[in-house]
Amino acid sequence: MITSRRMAAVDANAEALGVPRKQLMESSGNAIARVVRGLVDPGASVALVCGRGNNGGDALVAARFLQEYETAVHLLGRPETITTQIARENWGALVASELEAAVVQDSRAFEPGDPDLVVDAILGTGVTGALREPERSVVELLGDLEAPVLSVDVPTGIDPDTGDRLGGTDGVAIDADHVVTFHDRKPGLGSLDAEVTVADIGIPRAAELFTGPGDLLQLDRRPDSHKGENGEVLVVGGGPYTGAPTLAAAAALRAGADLVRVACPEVVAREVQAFSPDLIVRPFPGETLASPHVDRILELAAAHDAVVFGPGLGDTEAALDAVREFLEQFEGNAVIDADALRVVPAVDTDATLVCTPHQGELRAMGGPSAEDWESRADLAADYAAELDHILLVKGKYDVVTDGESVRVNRTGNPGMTVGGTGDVLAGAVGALLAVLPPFEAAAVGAFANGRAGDIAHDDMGNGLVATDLIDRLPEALRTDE
Ligand SMILES: NC(=O)C1=CN([C@@H]2O[C@H](COP(=O)(O)OP(=O)(O)OC[C@H]3O[C@@H](n4cnc5c(N)ncnc54)[C@H](O)[C@@H]3O)[C@@H](O)[C@H]2O)[C@H](O)CC1
Ligand SMILES: [K+]
Repeated sequence: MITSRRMAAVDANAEALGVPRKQLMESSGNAIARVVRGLVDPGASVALVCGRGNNGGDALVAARFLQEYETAVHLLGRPETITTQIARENWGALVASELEAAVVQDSRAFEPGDPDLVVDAILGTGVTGALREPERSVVELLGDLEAPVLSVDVPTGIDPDTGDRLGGTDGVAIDADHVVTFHDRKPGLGSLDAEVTVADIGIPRAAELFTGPGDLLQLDRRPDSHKGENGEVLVVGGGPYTGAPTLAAAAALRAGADLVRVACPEVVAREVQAFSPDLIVRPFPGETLASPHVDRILELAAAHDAVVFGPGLGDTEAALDAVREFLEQFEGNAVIDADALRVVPAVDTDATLVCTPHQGELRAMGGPSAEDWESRADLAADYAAELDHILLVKGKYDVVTDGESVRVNRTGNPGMTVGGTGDVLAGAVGALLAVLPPFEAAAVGAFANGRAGDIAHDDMGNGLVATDLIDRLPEALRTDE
């Protein structure tokens, strides 16, 4: 099962792997034609009703594969208003090939005749809200025809993710007899009374398994968002080390958080503040985190969208006891890194945790290890299920798993073995955890951190340092390439 949002991400990842969308559209069109051939015999009349997006584009391709039929393409709108380049090119190919194609600017001009089969390629996963005109009226007119309907990807008028009729009780939708859906079943198809064919369109498994630029698409911000809405992050750490919490906090800011506060011992707080005026410090007395501070930390944590717990905390008994007490009472979202990790397996918590161990830290938690990444991914998934938390196991191939799904990240390079890159990752994941579901936050964080490292490596080679990554996080997170 795949949501529209994830489908768009996988699509973009396939493109980045060298399988362009136009090629996928060709496969989609071919798949539609295959299903048509199973439904009606050559010579039958097939009305292909096409919207102006890629759903319509799929059927424009199908027309080329169905030349042994009496096809008639009906484009809903002027050709100049086709929304994508690839669909427009396929329209051009139809016209140049002199295949029958009509432009329907107004539903009154829609003359489907009496076809043996209707192909509904009006709207697919790109639909938003109730149907507008002329789509709405055309859908109503199609409801009056006798012919069976084959919907492309999803019946027009149905929410692909929920199966609900768009526009509520006033909404209109195609009552499909058959659906040919691409790559994987859409959740909204489950509740329909239609025969569903899932067509493989050649999207490599890697486009789904490996993180890619498509994973960043979910970060697109609402243009009207205001301060605080894009995440407030609390970093809890420091003690024996001051650099670690500073790096994590600075990374969280560069990964898009609106406000980042650092709760750390007083002595550390001065240095954190000296490093950057962008950071807000919330010092606690003493030289290390300890039980008496836990109430205050809980209170602070409750006022943030995500917490990054662990950078530079050290492994004193006092600090680890405090981590345990915090987790027993905390119910929010947290990234757990470094020494704090070892507390996780034995603690009973209602919090949602993203744990970011490298393989050594994973073993120290009592977790599994394996040589090759594929076995490591399987074992990590089992262990995440046992912990009931999300794991991001760092390595050449980072493994992200919530116990059920697995995503693997391949960005990054050997220059990143330098100290502090783990703190940058924890901070970046913290910022993303404030705005994304935890599994996605871990996957996107791993991708962006490695990509920032790759950009830094282009400039610095193996001389790159952790702060170089922080500077490059914004570029690594950009979607507008
Ligand atoms: N990887 C794949 O699965 C592939 C799928 N393909 C097909 O592409 C569509 C999705 O295409 P997209 O262009 O993103 O969107 P649509 O065609 O569904 O619609 C966009 C189009 O419709 C307009 N619009 C949106 N909402 C409404 C509305 N409520 N009323 C009227 N008009 C609306 C919008 O303005 C756009 O113009 C997917 O389903 C597959 O069929 C690709 O072929 C490649 C790979
Ligand atoms: K459709």
